[in-house]
Amino acid sequence: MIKVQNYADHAKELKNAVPTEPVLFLKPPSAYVKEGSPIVVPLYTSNLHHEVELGVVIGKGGNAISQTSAMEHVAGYALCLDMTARDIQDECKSKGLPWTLAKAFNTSCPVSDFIPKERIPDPSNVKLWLKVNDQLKQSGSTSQMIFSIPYLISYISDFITLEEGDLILTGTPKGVSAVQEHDELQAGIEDVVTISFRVQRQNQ
Ligand SMILES: O=C(O)/C=C/C(=O)CC(=O)C(=O)O
Ligand SMILES: [Mg+2]
Repeated sequence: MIKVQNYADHAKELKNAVPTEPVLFLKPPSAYVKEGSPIVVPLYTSNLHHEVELGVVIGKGGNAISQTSAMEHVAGYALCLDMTARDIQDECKSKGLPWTLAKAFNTSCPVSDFIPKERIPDPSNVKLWLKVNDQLKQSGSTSQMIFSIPYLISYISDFITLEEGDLILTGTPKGVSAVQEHDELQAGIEDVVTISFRVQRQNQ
């Protein structure tokens, strides 16, 4: 699973410069969690943030994929949460260390069921939202993305060979905030899918 930073309003709320190239990082398969299982907050963080994102599921692998052929490599989509231990990420950034513990821990990537490509005819213009305990926190559109989906697929495949089943999370709009134990997270792609997850603290 490959991740990028892709919305100027989110870069601004974290006081980061707007990226001129995608920032890439990885999550392992053990990061996935499906509805019915909780998001488990690692013991080492006290500032776990939600980030709602459109996920792109690769159907046909390849490397050095052109932007013009990129959408032929897409099988469909998923609604995803990029759970981020912001305190750990800030610490890693200040020390010049990778973001693995901030981004790639168990259950750091809640996902919806697979959404076939035909259900989202224009992925460059879909509305994403996220609520915590019924309070709206994030509301944005993929039309705000800095880098388009074809650009991301082409860019990533120049460095990392994409394989069938890979999931590319395409970045989050503004509104990220901390979650607490027992919170109920609900998120959606307008008119397509909703997901909900409960937050649980890791046992000592
Ligand atoms: O650079 C930072 O402080 C934070 C970057 C991110 O967490 C990137 C994302 O995951 C995103 O923009 O969705
Ligand atoms: Mg993210």
